[in-house]
Amino acid sequence: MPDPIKPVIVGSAASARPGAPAGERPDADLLEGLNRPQLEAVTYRGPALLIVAGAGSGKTRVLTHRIASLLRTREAYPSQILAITFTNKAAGEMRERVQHLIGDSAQGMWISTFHSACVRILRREAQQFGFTKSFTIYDSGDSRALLKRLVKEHEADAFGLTPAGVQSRISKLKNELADADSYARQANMSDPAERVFVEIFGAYQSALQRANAFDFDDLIAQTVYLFRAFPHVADVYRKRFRHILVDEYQDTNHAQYALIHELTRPVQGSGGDSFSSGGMMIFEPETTPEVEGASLTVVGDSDQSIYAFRGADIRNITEFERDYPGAKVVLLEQNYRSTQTILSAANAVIANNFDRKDKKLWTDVGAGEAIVGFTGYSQHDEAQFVADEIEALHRASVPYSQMAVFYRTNSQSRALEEIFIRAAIPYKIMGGTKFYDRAEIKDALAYVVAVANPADELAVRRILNRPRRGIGDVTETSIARFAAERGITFRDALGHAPELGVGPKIQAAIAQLDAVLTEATEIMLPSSGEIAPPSSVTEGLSLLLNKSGYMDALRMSRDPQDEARLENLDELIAVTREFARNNPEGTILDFLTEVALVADADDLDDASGTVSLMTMHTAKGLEYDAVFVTGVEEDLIPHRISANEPGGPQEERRLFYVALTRARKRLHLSLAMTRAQFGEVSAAMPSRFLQEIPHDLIDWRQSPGDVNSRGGMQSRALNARRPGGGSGGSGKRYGDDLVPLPRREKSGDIAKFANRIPAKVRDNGDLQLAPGDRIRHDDFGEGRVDAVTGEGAKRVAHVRFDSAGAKKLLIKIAPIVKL
Ligand SMILES: Nc1ncnc2c1ncn2[C@@H]1O[C@H](COP(=O)(O)OP(=O)(O)OP(=O)(O)O)[C@@H](O)[C@H]1O
Ligand SMILES: [Mg+2]
Repeated sequence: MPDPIKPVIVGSAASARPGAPAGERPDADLLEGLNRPQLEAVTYRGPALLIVAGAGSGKTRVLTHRIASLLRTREAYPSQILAITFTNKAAGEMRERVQHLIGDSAQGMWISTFHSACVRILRREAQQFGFTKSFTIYDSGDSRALLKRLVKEHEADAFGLTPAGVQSRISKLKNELADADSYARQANMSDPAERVFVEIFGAYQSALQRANAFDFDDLIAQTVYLFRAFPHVADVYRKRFRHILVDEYQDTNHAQYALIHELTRPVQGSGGDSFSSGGMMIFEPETTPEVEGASLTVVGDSDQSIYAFRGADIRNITEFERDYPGAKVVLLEQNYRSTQTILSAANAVIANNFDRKDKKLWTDVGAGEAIVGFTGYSQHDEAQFVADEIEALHRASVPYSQMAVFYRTNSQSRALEEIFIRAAIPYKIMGGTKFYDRAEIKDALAYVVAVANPADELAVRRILNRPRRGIGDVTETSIARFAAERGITFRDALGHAPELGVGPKIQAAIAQLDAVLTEATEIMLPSSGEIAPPSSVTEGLSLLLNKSGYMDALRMSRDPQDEARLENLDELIAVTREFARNNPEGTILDFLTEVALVADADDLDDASGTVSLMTMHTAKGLEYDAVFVTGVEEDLIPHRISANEPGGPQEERRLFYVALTRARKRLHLSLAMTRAQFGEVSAAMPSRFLQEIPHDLIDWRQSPGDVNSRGGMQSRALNARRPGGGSGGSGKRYGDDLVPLPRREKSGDIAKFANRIPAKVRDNGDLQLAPGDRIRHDDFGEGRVDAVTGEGAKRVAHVRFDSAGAKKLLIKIAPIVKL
């Protein structure tokens, strides 16, 4: 540890008098403009501080100012600070803000995500427990590939186990700090499916260890394991980090909670008397620890807990006071982000969650603009509305970078993108098919990993036949067998091409791959022991891609997509150059670490002048002048899958709350009457959450009520088929295939419409119909069922109406009764 450890007297009253005349303090300028509870939170000194507060109340800002204050008053060295944020992007912002507040003396702080902090610890300590510091980080695609093989080898599909299912169970268990053995002890091992699962879990873990690799969940869980198994290692970090601060604490899972707990333990003196008494060893712990536990500050909002599906546990926040007795609790209630209108809407929605402490956010910003509501005929129509509004706002001088569009699922972005491209609106998708998820990028990185960590068999296998070298499954198996017989790695086996018992052409191909990898290794990890300069990553990567024939294969291809792939690889090479610039002492491992930890929200670039499109999950912690929340429909938000899970709808409501509270000045809520997904068009219903917003806060530009008052859904739907053929409106409608919709409120009265959104959406799911049955439809009158097709929610009745002719109706939602 390069930095000296400065003992900090925890709990000292030094400079801790909130409300003291600001002029007395060296950090006075940092306290200006804070409200009273914020000031209290920034200046409190003690072992544990919990700041609970609603969205936009300055939690993140308080953390930043608290760090700056600790540094400015010289209560802490930068190296004694560990701040945990939710994304790398948030970490970067926090670092910048601290630097802005106090200048360059912020160097040496650890401001990072849980995952990055653990990688840094593991890189230093992995050799303590059978890994090397060049370990690979498996992302979820890598884990899935490994599990696919194991599920096949164990013939586990016979027990209904799928790679995805096993993966998510293992992930949950690791988040609970369970391993294969501990799980086996409490599992029902008389159940053969459980036995196979436990076997696969064990085999998966051994494979990771053999490959010198950690999966994402391991990064945390194994660090906790490390600290518990090797207290002297943990003590190094306990002594170092005197101030630990965690943002978005409501979304920590058990493993993360345990990590923090380990880090904040006091360091016991090496003494402590043990003596023998009556044949029993008695251990007498020291009464006073050598070093007090670090001071811990956590901030969070239980109303914004949206990661239960990843094991986040709201109890971590609600039970903080129990776990850290004597903890100071500060509540913030003033919101500085949004207008009163936006806040009132958000407050009203979240009030419907029954298991929460009521807290009311207020602002003195004033009411601001009404929320704008819009109902499109289809998702294209909805997207057109969003695009029109964005253009209007842009003309009114709102920069594109201050606008964001949210949706619940990634697939919803396509319709928006199509219209944005046509309207020439610059936009950027956050998450989705990420750059680093693209096959060519993963191939290129697998080459680098094969050099950096040759024990990583998965990486070597991945590049074996990319580009095509005629190496098939049979050869791959021969290599694996040869490696096993000789007790060498798969990578090393490539150096024995002539002994593998394969044909001369394949021998040559293997030898060539071996030569390329060896040459790149000399550049990136020189055997001379010399430290390779960061530019060696660029050099090595170019060599790998060129000499392996990978680039050539793409250049020769006639597939137009391959051109895009080449561009992506060029971009990756540009990334390595940037890395070299930013990290003068960076190594190939630092590069791979950085790449492996890039999270969804991390490509955000506020300055770039583009509208940001992202899922509601990605939006956490961010803020924009104008926000569009799209697809506010049942089955999307709340999402269909969560509807039947315990606590599901409540978590979805929190997610919706997060989305609403991102908006500073303008909030738009939109939905569509029909939505095409996976090639099928189905009718959509307004989300129940819409009804929870007081009606007078929403200004409906177009509601389903308007739609009907202008001649009914059917005729509008027909008009909407032709772009530009809509009656009235903007004249830019992109209707797609519409199905008959249930009748809604005939009047255009918005409030009335809102009142009529059924609390529980109409659901004829149980209505059994058979050919020959007579039914009555609210609009079409009586008719006879000719046939019923489809299944479940997609069941369609083919009905011949007495006067309205033949129609196809979606049974689940059509306003029909059986006669
Ligand atoms: N005392 C203050 N004076 C002026 N602006 C403030 C003050 N406190 C917070 N803000 C501003 O209010 C906005 C919201 O603050 P911040 O992002 O810290 O809130 P938060 O509680 O972390 O929100 P979230 O729950 O969404 O993460 C920011 O733009 C911040 O700069
Ligand atoms: Mg925040």
